[in-house]
Amino acid sequence: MATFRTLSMLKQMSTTWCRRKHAFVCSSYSTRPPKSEDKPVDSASKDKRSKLFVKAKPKKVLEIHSIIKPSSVVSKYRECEETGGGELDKDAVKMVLEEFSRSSEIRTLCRENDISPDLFRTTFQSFSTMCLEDKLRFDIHLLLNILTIDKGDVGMLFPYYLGYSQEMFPHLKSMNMLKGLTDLTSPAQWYVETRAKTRKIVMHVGPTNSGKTYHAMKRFLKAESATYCCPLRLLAMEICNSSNDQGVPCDLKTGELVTFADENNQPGNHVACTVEMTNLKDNYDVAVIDEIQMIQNLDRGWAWTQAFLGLKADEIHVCGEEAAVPLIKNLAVLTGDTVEVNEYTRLNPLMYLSTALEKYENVMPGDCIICFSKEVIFDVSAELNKRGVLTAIIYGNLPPATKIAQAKQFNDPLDPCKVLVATDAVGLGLNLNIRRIVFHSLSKGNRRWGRINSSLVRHIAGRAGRFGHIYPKGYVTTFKKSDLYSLHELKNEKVIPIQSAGLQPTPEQMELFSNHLPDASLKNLLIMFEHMAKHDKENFFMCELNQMKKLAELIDNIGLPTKDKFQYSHVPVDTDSEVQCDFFVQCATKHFYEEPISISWLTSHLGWPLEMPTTVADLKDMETIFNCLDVYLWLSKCYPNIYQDEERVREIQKELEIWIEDGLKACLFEKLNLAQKRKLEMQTLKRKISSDNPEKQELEKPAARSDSAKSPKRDEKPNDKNNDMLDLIKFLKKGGMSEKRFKTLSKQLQFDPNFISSQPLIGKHPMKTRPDKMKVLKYLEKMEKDKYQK
Ligand SMILES: Nc1ncnc2c1ncn2[C@@H]1O[C@H](COP(=O)(O)OP(=O)(O)OP(=O)(O)O)[C@@H](O)[C@H]1O
Repeated sequence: MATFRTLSMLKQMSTTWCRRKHAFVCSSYSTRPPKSEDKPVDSASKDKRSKLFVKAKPKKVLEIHSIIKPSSVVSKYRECEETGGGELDKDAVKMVLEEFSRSSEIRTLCRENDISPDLFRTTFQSFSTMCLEDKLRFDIHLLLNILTIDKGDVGMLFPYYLGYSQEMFPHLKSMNMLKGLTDLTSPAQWYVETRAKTRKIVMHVGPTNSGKTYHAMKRFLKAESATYCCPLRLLAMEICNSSNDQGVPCDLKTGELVTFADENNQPGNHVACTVEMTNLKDNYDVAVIDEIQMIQNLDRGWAWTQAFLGLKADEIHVCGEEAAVPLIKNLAVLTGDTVEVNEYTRLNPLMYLSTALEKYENVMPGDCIICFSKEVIFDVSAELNKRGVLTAIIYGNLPPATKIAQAKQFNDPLDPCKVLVATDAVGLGLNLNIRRIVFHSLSKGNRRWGRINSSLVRHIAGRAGRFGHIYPKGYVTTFKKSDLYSLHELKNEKVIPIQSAGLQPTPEQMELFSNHLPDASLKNLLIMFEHMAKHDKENFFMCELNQMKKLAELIDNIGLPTKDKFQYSHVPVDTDSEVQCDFFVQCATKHFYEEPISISWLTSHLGWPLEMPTTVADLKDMETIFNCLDVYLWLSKCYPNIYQDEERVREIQKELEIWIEDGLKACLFEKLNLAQKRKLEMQTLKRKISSDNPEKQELEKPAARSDSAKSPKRDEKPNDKNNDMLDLIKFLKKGGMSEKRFKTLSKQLQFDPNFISSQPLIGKHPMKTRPDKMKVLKYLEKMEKDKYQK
């Protein structure tokens, strides 16, 4: 069985790092958010994709002073040894102070000076203690003396109290400046050059699979210069490839990857990007903003708002749900643009069935079973595989290339894999040959997320019967009979118009804000900004900065400038993963020491070369490593001097993709008996070899035979006609296999326990020792013959 030591190595790496003589940081464990065990178990809820459908909720009010440590100011009021005015009557002073605290005039003055009742309680308590001290500064002593004897206006004490409070909480001094900086009431005016244009907004709205993007893309392809902005890198890649295929050279820009259509790596006139990467500097003839309903997304909505308000394009094509029309019209009033709305209807019919699937035996080719956790996906797949049904698998955390490979396998009419098991990650972005969507459940399995919302149901359901694909009609149902009613209820739920668009401070605003509060940590700066920000509540809401705050907390002890920390707080790290958080902290620490992060450092810490994962837990670990490499690539775009080995990291990521893809199969194999494993192994191998090899024809015949779902019978004797393995070995011995495929075969061999137990025959582990090809084949042949002769 393959061992998987990488995760523990990565965990060790952070501890070792902490112990280094000069390294500080790694307070990550103490400051980290609750560990994943404390949170709902459902891994799909952690899945980035599921967050795509989260809407804004009202926020709690928070006092700034509760997150800023008060400075010590007492000594400044005790500098004079001699009071010069004799002893103060302490009881009389107490009475003066009480009168002060009860005065409505003082309350008004406090409000005017941004001192809330809560802050007043904190500061006044400290001020009173100071006033009752023996050695008071002369001027305060004198005033208190007058107030206690002459019973003058207690308001005269206010300047002293205010000065004291401002010493205690210095942000009170620059409140006006801070208020100006957090004024987000007119975001449309942030883009001065864009506002100089009158843009034509063309909305393409309708249900899924109604041709919205298709129509917008027609303009993109015809334009002299154009940009396409969308939520997922897979979508951006698809548009980029499709544009290049249609003869319009198109670049690609995502957080981790920038590619140019031009062979000299010069930027071209067309670019497909993830929405956060939208280029607001250059002018375009046409811009397409896809999935506009995500403007209301709690975490990422700001990126759609920024793209919509800031893009310098003559025409902006906005695609998405009809629910976004009123908001976009309102925003267009603020920007002074014209709006045209094109409505579309679904191109292929979609039918919500009145019967549930109920049994795995009722699964049919073209079915896509939607599950809301990775664990359930593997269980469902294993159940289907046991019944001889091959499955493709897609979930959010898989590398894009693996998702594409799985989608391709499922879409290929010649491939025996006809059923897809996936999370809601398929709700956006992939074109799939789905005939029927089957919801395995309608809840995300925990109280926090509860039942999924109607928008998500519609998006997922809409993937069935996609126009231009093989099934002209789509169907939707549930696995459990008890969920059917809820499905129909969700389908019939009225679409609520989108109320407001997300906002987030720009890096420039945050930098200026931090200049006024040089001692505040980034996390506190973010909290303060969020708290102080004022916006037009009719049309906008403040996005949650939770992810940024979590990352800021991890690196707040590192001495990087706030500007860099702010950049780091945008890195796509899964904060539920300890390994990713630790990797992130170490990267930031090395950056602080200006130590380049090389491939050799990375690989030694990642335990390279890795072994192929064979269990779901191993697979998860490998996905985590893949995500760590994504973090590296993301940072390499901002700090190429520190993250110098971008190309090499890309190469090892490609290797990981292959292993993750193979590991997916291995995880399913784990749950099968030997005969079932062999059957599946053969089908996979043949498909891989035939897709690669010029002698494809020769292999297609046995491949066709092996499609049968039946397992080989024990008493079947081997002969060239019915033993697939012998057929294959013969072919391979003739030299019909590339080195790459031989490597794959070696990896596949791990599934045969007999093979592993006889390792001495061919050397050590097949993955590591690159065994002699003929030896392996001879060994395999012998094994096959022995097996059947028994
Ligand atoms: N007029 C058309 N001619 C040919 N193909 C079309 C046409 N309209 C749409 N299609 C194809 O139908 C499929 C669905 O179209 P498209 O992706 O534009 O729909 P959509 O409404 O944007 O869907 P979603 O909301 O799910 O992204 C695509 O494969 C697209 O190429």
